[in-house]
Amino acid sequence: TQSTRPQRLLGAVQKNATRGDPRSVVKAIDEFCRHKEWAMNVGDEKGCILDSVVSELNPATVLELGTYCGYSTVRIASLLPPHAKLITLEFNPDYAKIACQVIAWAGLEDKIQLVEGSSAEWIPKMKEHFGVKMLDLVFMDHWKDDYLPDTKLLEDCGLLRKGSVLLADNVICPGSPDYLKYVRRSPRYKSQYFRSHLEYTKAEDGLEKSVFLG
Ligand SMILES: Nc1ncnc2c1ncn2[C@@H]1O[C@H](/C=C/CNC(=O)c2cc([N+](=O)[O-])cc(O)c2O)[C@@H](O)[C@H]1O
Ligand SMILES: [Mg+2]
Repeated sequence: TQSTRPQRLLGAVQKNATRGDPRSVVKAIDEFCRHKEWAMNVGDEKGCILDSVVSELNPATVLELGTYCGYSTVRIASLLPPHAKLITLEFNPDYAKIACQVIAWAGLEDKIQLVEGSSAEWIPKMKEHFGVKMLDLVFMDHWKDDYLPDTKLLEDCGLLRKGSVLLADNVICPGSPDYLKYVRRSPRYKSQYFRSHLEYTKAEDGLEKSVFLG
């Protein structure tokens, strides 16, 4: 039977990356996507912006929406301090299976909790089910139409505190215009655009960093 692109991406990790070395996993995926098959990972260029936001924030609790193959999951988790936790939500079981193996290859199982399910279902359960008090960082990279409703859900569930950071991928391409308008107009956020390019291409894209003001 035919393999899927995520399966071939995992194969490239297992062939070219060193077990237990997250940066080599990130590099292997970027090489695969740049030279073999494009895939919707945040990628190396936007990944550097992601790295700087994570390193500066030094978050204890991170939520990622949309794991896909686990590229940004591994990239973020490799920068977290010892007792920090990253919870990542993925509702496609095939992608979740691949991501689980990519995370294992990177040796980051202890820092990452991969949950198979939808953001709508699991954001309301964050506190009771995972003992999460507040989220320091939310990385949004799931369906672009879900960015705004999920942001409002995070607010309503009391998961954001003064200083919590929302970092959204693809605010230009494919784009999330309603989300962008909301965080840029709302007095409750201080928003900043980091211009970059769509992963592995020359098209414009960027990350929007929005600090919740409480
Ligand atoms: N509510 C939800 N809860 C849990 N998991 C969910 C979810 N909504 C979507 N997902 C998962 O998140 C990923 C979706 C990513 C959409 N990105 C994209 O569509 C995308 C497209 C391009 N592009 O077309 O160039 C470039 C990019 O960087 C992109 O992120 C998939 O793995 C999907 O299963
Ligand atoms: Mg993306």
